[in-house]
Amino acid sequence: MTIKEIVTEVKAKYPEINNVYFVGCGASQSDLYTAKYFLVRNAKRLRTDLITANEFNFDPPSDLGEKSIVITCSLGGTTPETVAASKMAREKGAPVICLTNAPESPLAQNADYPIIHGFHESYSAKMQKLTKCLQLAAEILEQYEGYEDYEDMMKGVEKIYGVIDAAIPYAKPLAEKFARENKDERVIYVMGSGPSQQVAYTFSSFILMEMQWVDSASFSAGEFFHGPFELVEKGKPFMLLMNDGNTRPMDVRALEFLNRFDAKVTVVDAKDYGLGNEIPASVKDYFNPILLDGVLRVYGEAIAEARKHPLTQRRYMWKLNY
Ligand SMILES: N[C@@H]1[C@@H](O)[C@H](O)[C@@H](COP(=O)(O)O)O[C@@H]1O
Repeated sequence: MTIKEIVTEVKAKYPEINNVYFVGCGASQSDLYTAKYFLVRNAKRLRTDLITANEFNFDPPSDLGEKSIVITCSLGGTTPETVAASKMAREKGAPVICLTNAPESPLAQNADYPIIHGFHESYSAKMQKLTKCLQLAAEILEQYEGYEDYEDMMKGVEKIYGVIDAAIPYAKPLAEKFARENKDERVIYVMGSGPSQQVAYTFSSFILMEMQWVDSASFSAGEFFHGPFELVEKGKPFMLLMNDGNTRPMDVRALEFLNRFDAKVTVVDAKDYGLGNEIPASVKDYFNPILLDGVLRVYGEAIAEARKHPLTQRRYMWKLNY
């Protein structure tokens, strides 16, 4: 079924939806943020939240039920917390739509409507998870409330994969420079704003901490000025994600401060990759995190190569019982 067909069927069966819950773990939780951000900014009536799966399981929202749509996400479709969340949501009567790369997985089997996304084929395929989730959120908004930029959003969904694939060759030398300059750093801070804030979290938590065992923290470029900026000093490594959209002034303010004290700054800027030339202005904001996350895959690969620490190396994850 297409995303449109799925939402049409959900609407026919559940005409009165009040809330949309996004649920996952790790990168698959983080990847849902763009869609949640979109709904918070655009929905007039639908309420929404993004919840890590076990928090959803142990402390579910009191209004979870037949008036909720639950969207779960797991790349491999086996993460036990996320599978349990899907089961619990269905037991409470909510329609469950899942996003996964694995059609036969326990997650797909425990959802009413599986949406299968690509991953391994290309850099842009890795961003199908985020993109399809954003498309799903826009479809839900359109069908339940009406969404005036719906056509623009669908154009953006069509165009974003080409923007990402075109960006990769330009990102490679910049990523190699970042890797050369940061391979021996013991800590790297990452920040972003607006819809891209969670991309900073993804790079910090999963690429640096999980896959490289490098100490890191991530924060919003707005919150930076309310605590973390006290750490800034000459040579301290920061990565700043810059949006081509509404919250860019927040990114510019952070950059000016970092430069004022000669921090070691790596900027990854959506404006460098021509987002605005391809994606309609009315929806461009929401495609920043998709582009930046795609480009940051190259940065992850480059630092792994420079540090001789493969992205697949783990000490505990999937090896121990925890
Ligand atoms: N680093 C991985 C993430 O990349 C992954 O997203 C998550 C859940 O895995 P899955 O997406 O298969 O549910 O596990 C870990 O946190």
